Amino acid sequence: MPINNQMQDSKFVIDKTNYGKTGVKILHLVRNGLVHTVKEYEVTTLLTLDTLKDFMQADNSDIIATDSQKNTVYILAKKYGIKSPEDFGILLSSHFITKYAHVTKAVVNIQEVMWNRVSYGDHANSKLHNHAFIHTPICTRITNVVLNREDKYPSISSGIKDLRVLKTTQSSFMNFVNDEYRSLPDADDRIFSTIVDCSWIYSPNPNVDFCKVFDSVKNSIIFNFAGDLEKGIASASVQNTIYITEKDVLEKIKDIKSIEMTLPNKHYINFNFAPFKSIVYDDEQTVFIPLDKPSGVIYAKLDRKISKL
Ligand SMILES: O=c1[nH]c(=O)c2[nH]c(=O)[nH]c2[nH]1
Repeated sequence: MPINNQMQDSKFVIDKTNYGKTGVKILHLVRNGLVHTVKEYEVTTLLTLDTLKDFMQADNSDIIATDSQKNTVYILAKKYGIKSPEDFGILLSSHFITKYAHVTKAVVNIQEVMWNRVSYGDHANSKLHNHAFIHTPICTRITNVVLNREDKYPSISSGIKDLRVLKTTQSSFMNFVNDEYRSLPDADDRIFSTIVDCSWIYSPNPNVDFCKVFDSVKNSIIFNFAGDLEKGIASASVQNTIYITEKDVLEKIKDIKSIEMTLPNKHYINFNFAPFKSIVYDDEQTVFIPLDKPSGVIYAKLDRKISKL
């Protein structure tokens, strides 16, 4: 809906506006005795105001400068600390709505820089470092918090991206359309590799443990891809793996109302040793060419059915 019609031009209509600061990088350190904890985020704040006088009449009197929005990120982190990207997004968006009566909408977008504690020793006996971290992220954590003035709760969506996985068996793709355009043979055992991009929308609930949900979704994605440590889990297609994963997440996590995933199918092509028969014996496929482009790309969004009762 266009905002504030009386101010609009007769020929054109401003449909939407927002403005803010992007790329606000912050590291927050908690010293709990000798054990330190860090949270590093890159934050974007975006505000929408109740008039268009800033855009249309060059009247800046209502503008909360993007520089002040940037300062707010640091000031609120200092005053209240940082628990999770979602909690910090809620804190910032409610601050903008409650402090400024003319802000109608506040959006906060956060991407986390994933620091892991340095550890020594083998897997079972590893010891965690008190204050040194290593940047070995397996994925990127993101969130988007939107608070409209008239809403009781913010709309929160969160996600995992850049989670790159590969398995060497327990993946097939068979019985697809067989016509004059097809050249791909049925594969009953292939390499499956993808870079998971997943996001989910929370049901309104002020008491969500966002870090627990994030870990749980991440584990579900990894388990439905990889399966049991020894036996694995069969994938009949990327499509089916997406559906099974999304269903598992909605079954396990009541606070999520819908989830979507985009999985590129990163192809690994068998190297053709046929021309080298005289020097290479190839009865088992062990050498592949990782294909950068093109890749398949498969998407599905799963919602809860709204009960009609
Ligand atoms: O899991 C798959 N789904 C497809 O739709 C598809 N298409 C293709 O060429 N390979 C695959 N694999």
